[in-house]
Amino acid sequence: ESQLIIKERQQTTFQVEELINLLDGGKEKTALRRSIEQTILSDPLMKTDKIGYLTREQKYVQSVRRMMYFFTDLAKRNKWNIEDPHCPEMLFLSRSLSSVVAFMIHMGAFVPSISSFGTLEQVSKWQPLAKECLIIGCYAQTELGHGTNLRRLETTSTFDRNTQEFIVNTPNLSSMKWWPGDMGKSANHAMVMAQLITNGENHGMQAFIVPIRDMTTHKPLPGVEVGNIGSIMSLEDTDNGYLRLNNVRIPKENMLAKYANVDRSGRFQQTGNNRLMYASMMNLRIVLTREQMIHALQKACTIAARYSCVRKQGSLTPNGPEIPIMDYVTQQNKVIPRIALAYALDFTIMEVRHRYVQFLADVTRGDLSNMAEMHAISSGIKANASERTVAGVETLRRACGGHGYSMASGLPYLLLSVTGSCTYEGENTVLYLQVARYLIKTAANISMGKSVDGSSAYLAENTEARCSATSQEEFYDHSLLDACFKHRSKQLLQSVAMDLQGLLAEGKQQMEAWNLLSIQLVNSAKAHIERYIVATSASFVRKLNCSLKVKKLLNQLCSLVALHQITNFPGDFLKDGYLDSHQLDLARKAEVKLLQSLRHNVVGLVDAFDFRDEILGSCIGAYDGNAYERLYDYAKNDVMNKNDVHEESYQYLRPHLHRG
Ligand SMILES: CC(C)(COP(=O)(O)OP(=O)(O)OC[C@H]1O[C@@H](n2cnc3c(N)ncnc32)[C@H](O)[C@@H]1OP(=O)(O)O)[C@@H](O)C(=O)NCCC(=O)NCCSC(=O)CCCC(=O)O
Ligand SMILES: Cc1cc2nc3c(=O)[nH]c(=O)nc-3n(C[C@H](O)[C@H](O)[C@H](O)COP(=O)(O)OP(=O)(O)OC[C@H]3O[C@@H](n4cnc5c(N)ncnc54)[C@H](O)[C@@H]3O)c2cc1C
Repeated sequence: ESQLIIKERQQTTFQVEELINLLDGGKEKTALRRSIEQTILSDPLMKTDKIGYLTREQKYVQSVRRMMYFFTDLAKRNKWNIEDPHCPEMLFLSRSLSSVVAFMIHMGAFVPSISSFGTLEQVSKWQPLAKECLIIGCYAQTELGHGTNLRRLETTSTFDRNTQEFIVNTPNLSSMKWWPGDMGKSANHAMVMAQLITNGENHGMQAFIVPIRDMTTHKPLPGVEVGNIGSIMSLEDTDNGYLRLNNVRIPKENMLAKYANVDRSGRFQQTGNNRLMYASMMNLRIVLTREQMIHALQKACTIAARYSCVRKQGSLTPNGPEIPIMDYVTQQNKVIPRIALAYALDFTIMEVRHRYVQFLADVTRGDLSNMAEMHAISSGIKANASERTVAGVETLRRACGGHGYSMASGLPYLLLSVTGSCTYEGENTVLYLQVARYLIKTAANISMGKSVDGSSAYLAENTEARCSATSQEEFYDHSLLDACFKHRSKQLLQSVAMDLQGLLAEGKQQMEAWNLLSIQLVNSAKAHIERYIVATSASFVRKLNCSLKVKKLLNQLCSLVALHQITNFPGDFLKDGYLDSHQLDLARKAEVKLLQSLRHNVVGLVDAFDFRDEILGSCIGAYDGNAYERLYDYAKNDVMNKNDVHEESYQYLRPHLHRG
């Protein structure tokens, strides 16, 4: 173990294990997680080859082999409850698997959407088959021509009264399903989202289970053309596919009919709120925020923080001893705010998940009153967490200098895989505009004197016109920081709501006016969600039952998240004079002081994320800090070095060389 990292750990002022337990949700949960990780990582059939050494095809094959074994054997033998996406086992699983893997869409989207859209009878028919992996499914919503605008999906499902079947068809090139994970080569069933047509009338998007491959030969069924879409930026463990359906007939029972059905005569009946067809996406947005975004940020923080403590370069005195790069304040400013953000997002998503589980219970009772707010929060958190994670991982990668550019650091892999999260499960701008839609409606309600509650209640509160801070210390106070974020959000919303009214009064159409103001609308949505993160993470910490030391530390992290945002994007806080330039200077000084006070706990804070070395997959971020030994080992084992003289040199170099 590197002496430098030992020294860092000696400086830690709190019990790392306490924080680990807190992040897992209790001591028993930590034990459960570690035992899952141990079982998975010690099983030879779950082993993966080193990232960077496999071809695209090898990655897919390895992933299918591992995950089929995992679902049909390992998880069962260990009696892990992997049925519910919010159960502890499922929450810990993605960490242990360490990359996005095959059958995540099968388990994470196909299986849950059966219960989201299916009647009890349909759920009892399809879910056991899918959970046991007796059938493999995908979630086929996006088409070549449309991903965002679901109203304009072109795949049709037309009811044939004579045969009591649906005819599912992708009538043209742009209607082909395009992108769904697990679809290209693995899935034998697809959850196809299509326009329902009965008796010549279009009733909008509904879900249909369409068998696409023969259950014995695995060959595409008649009328089905299916394949892989080709190389993508990363995430090559899965087979994102295309699917063309040429008037494929499926039984009437394959339309999932929880909220709408078609009777034998073809009469359409809506039995539930049609927004619920969209609502299933909330679940995946919340699950992915934690599993793909926050975990990626935590891993990148772990790598960059440990490496920054063992990498020495330069000195703070002329000819003095070299210092770890973590002692530079600019380095602290790259690493520590990202650690703080990783904590704040984790606390926030725990709260969001808790609210979502309550929301589901409400829905079961027929109460949809929280749907609009839940949709705004889940969309906004997904957009904000993915955007800040991608930016954060890239900052951390650059913070590791040259070695951050090597695949050996693990950082390029994290960056490439997480960048997709800004697009899938709802493109971020589009999601922010959904948040803005909710905010504009809220502003209208407030102006009509209606009461608003939940995450937007503050929009109806009176706030001070100016921030009261006169000292640096006040900028650590959560309620003062929250007031800054509330004010910014309120002010941005009021301003865009007024501009919208102005354009409408001038005679502009609603959609045109909306488009003209959409940059402001996105900014307003961001401000609302960033305030939600600042407020939710601070209140989460306030309620925690933990040691004073840990509470103090977490409070500091929450302050840092807010301060870093103010000092880096001060415009909207200064715009109407809420903060003045003197206060901004105080905030900047407060931030530097906070960075320095958190400096000696940096390694402790990332150790508390508790990622085992096998899961981190980084030569420079391993627990023992032996970065250079590992980098050398990585280079020695590179495939290009298997022979001292590369074959190509005989062919292309030697004929030209001067041979003395
Ligand atoms: C953008 C919209 C919302 C547009 O639809 P629209 O009907 O034109 O929109 P609108 O008129 O503005 O609003 C309609 C209304 O529907 C509501 N709504 C919209 N979405 C939801 C929701 N999720 N839950 C609950 N309610 C929702 C909105 O709030 C609107 O309500 P309102 O009219 O205001 O009362 C929607 O179609 C959409 O969500 N598009 C994004 C598509 C998407 O997320 N696809 C994901 C595919 S699966 C995937 O990517 C998996 C990857 C995973 C992996 O690889 O790991
Ligand atoms: C790795 C990966 C996995 C995926 N897995 C699946 C899957 O399993 N199943 C599935 O069905 N799909 C899947 N998708 C598809 C994904 O959900 C869509 O790509 C995503 O929803 C974005 O839609 P789009 O591609 O139509 O983007 P577009 O909507 O075409 O976005 C392009 C640009 O247009 C802008 N734009 C579009 N509409 C508006 C608007 N109304 N207002 C303002 N700007 C707008 C966007 O902001 C963006 O800048 C996956 C995609 C990826 C990358």
